[in-house]
Amino acid sequence: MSNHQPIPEDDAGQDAWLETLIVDPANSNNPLLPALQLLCRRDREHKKRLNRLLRISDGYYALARAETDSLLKHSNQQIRRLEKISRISDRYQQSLLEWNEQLRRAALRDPLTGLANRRMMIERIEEEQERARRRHTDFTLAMLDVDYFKQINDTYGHELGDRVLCSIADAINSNLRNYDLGARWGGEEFMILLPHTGLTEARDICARVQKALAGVKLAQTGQTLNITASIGLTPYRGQEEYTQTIDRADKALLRAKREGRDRIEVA
Ligand SMILES: Nc1nc2c(ncn2[C@@H]2O[C@H](COP(=O)(O)OP(=O)(O)OP(=O)(O)O)[C@@H](O)[C@H]2O)c(=O)[nH]1
Repeated sequence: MSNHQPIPEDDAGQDAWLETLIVDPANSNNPLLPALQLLCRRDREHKKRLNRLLRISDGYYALARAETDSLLKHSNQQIRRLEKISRISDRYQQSLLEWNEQLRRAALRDPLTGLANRRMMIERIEEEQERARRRHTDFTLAMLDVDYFKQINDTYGHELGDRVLCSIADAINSNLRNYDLGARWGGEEFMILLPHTGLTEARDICARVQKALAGVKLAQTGQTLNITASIGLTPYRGQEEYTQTIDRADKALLRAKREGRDRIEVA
């Protein structure tokens, strides 16, 4: 074959060069011409097949990429949604805890005076009884009833009577030690639990409370009401049931009333 040009380096140039060789009349009788034509045809078909494969593989790649992107987007959305749900659930649980705590406190407090109520007092007495039985500690109960409270209601009205009851509760509470407990037992009757306390000390504490009550004033006018209270005092004894201790305190209180009020009776 005759073509004295240098062979081009790029694909397109080489194709054009081969085409020139094939169509060149000078090569028409060259015995290698059909072989060259055959090789060129095969080469074109191979290139076509290769291009098609490349296009298909590009398509797959783009599809896989799109799917990965969409999965990633979806999973990010899910994560954000879960984070939001978990934040809401944390807040909800916190509210539930707070509501529970408020309910628990409300169930154990007297709504008028804010003092412990009878239920809370009984729970604490039961605990003290347990301690007394296991560790041989002592505790004392005082039952306190305001004297002639009906007169306060009759004189100032029930609403002011309520406020006086609150002041009485404050006076009791502020004269107890941290580990004592004062509770509204009902009406104008209060119970005081004095853990680790013998009779002499308990009597002193009760006398202090009586003194504080004498100073309770009517909030509106500042007038001192000279409130007095009768108190029944009794220690927990040995292995007895706490209800027996309460009964004894109650009986001592009745005696204090009978004996003229404004006094402490010990059983
Ligand atoms: N304002 C008010 N009064 C109450 C409350 N609970 C009980 N009382 C009143 O307390 C008074 C108790 O009267 P009594 O049982 O006769 O006793 P008292 O007048 O205190 O006389 P003695 O206990 O015998 O010294 C009644 O008038 C009740 O209405 C309350 O929650 N608020």
